[in-house]
Amino acid sequence: MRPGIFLVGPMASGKTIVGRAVAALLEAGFVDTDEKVVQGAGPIAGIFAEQGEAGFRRLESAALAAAAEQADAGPTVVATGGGAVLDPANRALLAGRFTVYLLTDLETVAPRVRTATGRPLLDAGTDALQRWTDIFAVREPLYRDCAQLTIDTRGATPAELAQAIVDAYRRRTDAALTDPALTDPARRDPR
Ligand SMILES: Nc1ncnc2c1ncn2[C@@H]1O[C@H](COP(=O)(O)OP(=O)(O)OP(=O)(O)O)[C@@H](O)[C@H]1O
Ligand SMILES: O=C(O)C1=C[C@@H](O)[C@@H](O)[C@H](O)C1
Ligand SMILES: [Mg+2]
Repeated sequence: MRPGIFLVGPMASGKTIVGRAVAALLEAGFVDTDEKVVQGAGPIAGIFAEQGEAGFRRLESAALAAAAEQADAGPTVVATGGGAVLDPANRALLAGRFTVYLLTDLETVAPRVRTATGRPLLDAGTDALQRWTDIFAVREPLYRDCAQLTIDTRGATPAELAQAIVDAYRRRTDAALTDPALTDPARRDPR
């Protein structure tokens, strides 16, 4: 069985929109961990306000674990939240699966995050762009650490990115059929 596809990357890099497009191309299921958390516990801003970021992270980790179970059982594309990689257990889960890092930069995401977006880490205070930059600097190595593939999203449409991910995924899974060792995380592509 083909393994699931997991998308990681900073806020507004396109994990949700690209993930949906990948799932449509593959006719696979789609899970967005943020959406699952919201379904269970209400809007993210409210969770942060009532339970703090730590409370949100616990719910996010549970949603990711459930998504991984679903992905291990059948074709599934999983869009994570931008901070899912902060938890070492989440990183271990992702590193053992087909995880794609959606690389982007401030110039690309600025129009998407300049105004309030429902992301509490950006919406608090005035300078969302500076906060995005500071958070990205901390997390960038973590995204790289758990991804098997990095896709540069800059200047590409969600449809183009989805096709690139599907092409890479098919190459990887076809190769794994003849060399199962390729699915071993210890033999991931150098980045
Ligand atoms: N490649 C792209 N080209 C144009 N618009 C894009 C692209 N990727 C994302 N967007 C737009 O940017 C916004 C944020 O995208 P999206 O919600 O998919 O990001 P995300 O990575 O899931 O963010 P979060 O970490 O908050 O969940 C959406 O309005 C989306 O349509
Ligand atoms: O990058 C982050 O820490 C976050 C990103 C969003 O996807 C949500 O998970 C939430 O707003 C936190
Ligand atoms: Mg999202």
